Amino acid sequence: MNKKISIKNVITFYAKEKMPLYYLTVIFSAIYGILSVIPYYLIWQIARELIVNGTSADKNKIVSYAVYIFASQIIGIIVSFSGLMASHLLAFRIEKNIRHNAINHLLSLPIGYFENEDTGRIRRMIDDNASKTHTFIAHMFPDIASSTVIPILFIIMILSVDYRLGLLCIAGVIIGMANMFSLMGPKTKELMGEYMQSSENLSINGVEFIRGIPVVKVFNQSVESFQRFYASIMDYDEKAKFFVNFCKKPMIFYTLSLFMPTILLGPLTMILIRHSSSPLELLSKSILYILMSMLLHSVLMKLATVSEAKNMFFISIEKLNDIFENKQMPNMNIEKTNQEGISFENVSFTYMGKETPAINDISFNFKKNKTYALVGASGSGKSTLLELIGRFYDIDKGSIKIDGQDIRSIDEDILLSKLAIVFQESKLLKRTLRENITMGKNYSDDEILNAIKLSGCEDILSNMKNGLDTMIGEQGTYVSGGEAQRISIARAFLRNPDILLLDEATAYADPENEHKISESIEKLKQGKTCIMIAHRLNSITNVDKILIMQHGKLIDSGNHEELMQNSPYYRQLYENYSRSIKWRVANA
Ligand SMILES: Nc1ncnc2c1ncn2[C@@H]1O[C@H](COP(=O)(O)OP(=O)(O)OP(=O)(O)O)[C@@H](O)[C@H]1O
Repeated sequence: MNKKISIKNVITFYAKEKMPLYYLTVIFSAIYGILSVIPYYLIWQIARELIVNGTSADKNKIVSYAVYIFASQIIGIIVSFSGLMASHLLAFRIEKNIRHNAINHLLSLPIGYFENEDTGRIRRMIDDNASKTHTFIAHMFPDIASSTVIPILFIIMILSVDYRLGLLCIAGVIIGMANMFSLMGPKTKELMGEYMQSSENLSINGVEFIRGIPVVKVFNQSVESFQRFYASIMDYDEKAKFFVNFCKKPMIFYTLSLFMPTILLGPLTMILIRHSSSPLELLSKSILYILMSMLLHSVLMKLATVSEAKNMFFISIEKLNDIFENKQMPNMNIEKTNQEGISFENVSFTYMGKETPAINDISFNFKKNKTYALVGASGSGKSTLLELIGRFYDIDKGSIKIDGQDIRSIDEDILLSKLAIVFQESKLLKRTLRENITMGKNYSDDEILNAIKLSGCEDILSNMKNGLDTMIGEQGTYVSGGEAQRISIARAFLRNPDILLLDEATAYADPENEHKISESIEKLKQGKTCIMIAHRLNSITNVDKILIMQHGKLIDSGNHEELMQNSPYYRQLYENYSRSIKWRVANA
């Protein structure tokens, strides 16, 4: 949504098909506004009849006024209900579409976006702002129309009945409105934005703190030790106080100016009665003005609340717009070449906000159905290289091709179906074992059980109370890091892709799991192009080629024997690794 934010633009963007509900809400609310002024006029007419004519007052007239009052109230209730019904239907559709559009947009973003973003924050941002938008459209938006109509009618009425009493009431309105406008400026919006942000931070850091309570307890620390949470409490305290102080004076003057006409109407009537030719008529008018100024007071108070809610609504929409500003990666039309395997041609990539490239001018051809190992110090770019093959990020220079086709010209679903990635930390969903293996795709039980067998997950399955349909993470169904990795290997067996990307596949595994993982990976690799990151150098001595990375560059490649002979860096790495193994065995 790149147009200026207004209620109408928001509705056009999120629920264009429900635009008639927007107009219905405005019409019903405006009619309700008119209907809510009518009884005051009729009460004045009754009071006038009684005060001016005393005992000879026309009883029929009074009864018919009372009937009109009753009728206007009943119609008012029906109209108000209809307006609220329209606004609620509109609000529900907008809320649904906000969530729907946001999720669809998130799904179209590069995977790398989720590595750099706090997913809890994104979820909260969508949830909070969608429900704030709902609350505003459903409950506050109808009040805007009604509380705009009432002051207009009121001004017309007070100036036409008695301009002297009318001017006093208008003076109160003008002073009140001037104070309210001072609260509607950009400064208020800025402060409210800061206040809302600090409230959001407090909530996010609160969740983080609760998650970290075991650590806080184990180390016998206080809330203050959780610096971020503590800082966010203090920041919230400061922002809330500042915002309240900023609004304090205008709000006090606003409230006083609204009460002022009601208080001063009595004395002014007394003064005017002395010089009036029809004092009883003036007295009845004074009653009308007292009633009207009380009504206006509540309407203007509502308008102040609505304008604050409108500011919050605009801030919520701006925050939602931030999500939509993250661009999906374009699909390019790049011609295919006659190449096989995965080829890197002068590939460079720098993470956003970083100065040094994570991948620096790498050219290499990973041949089809061969196994490669990436070796290098921490931070040398191994994981990034794997992620670039899955197009988690778009490269800055060069090209990456799979079987001659640039990955930027391959549809995302097709690209991901060619790959299986086993991450360092294999994340499982709080779903059944079956869903964690199939990941929403349709496979028969036989196919799933075969994948479980090939990945050595039979023991995991046999420990599950409800077999494949056991919920992971519930009722004591705990899955260890190594088991989670084995389940993610079962996923890979089931999908049987052409390319296997393994990132530290055994990093979290105990010796038993490690053995099982190594065995199943050996099977899984067959007939696939496999690129793996391994710190355990003894497990890669038989791979087809080892690539040595340093500071994002590919500095050497060859098989184990070649590198032992020709690469002092690799020889050193290998010797250090062998020594560390011996040291570990000796100390075991
Ligand atoms: N999401 C990210 N945002 C910004 N910089 C990143 C991100 N991921 C990695 N980097 C940086 O890119 C460089 C390469 O990191 P990468 O994780 O690819 O190295 P690695 O060789 O896989 O390291 P390790 O063996 O520790 O996993 C490092 O300087 C790292 O700080």
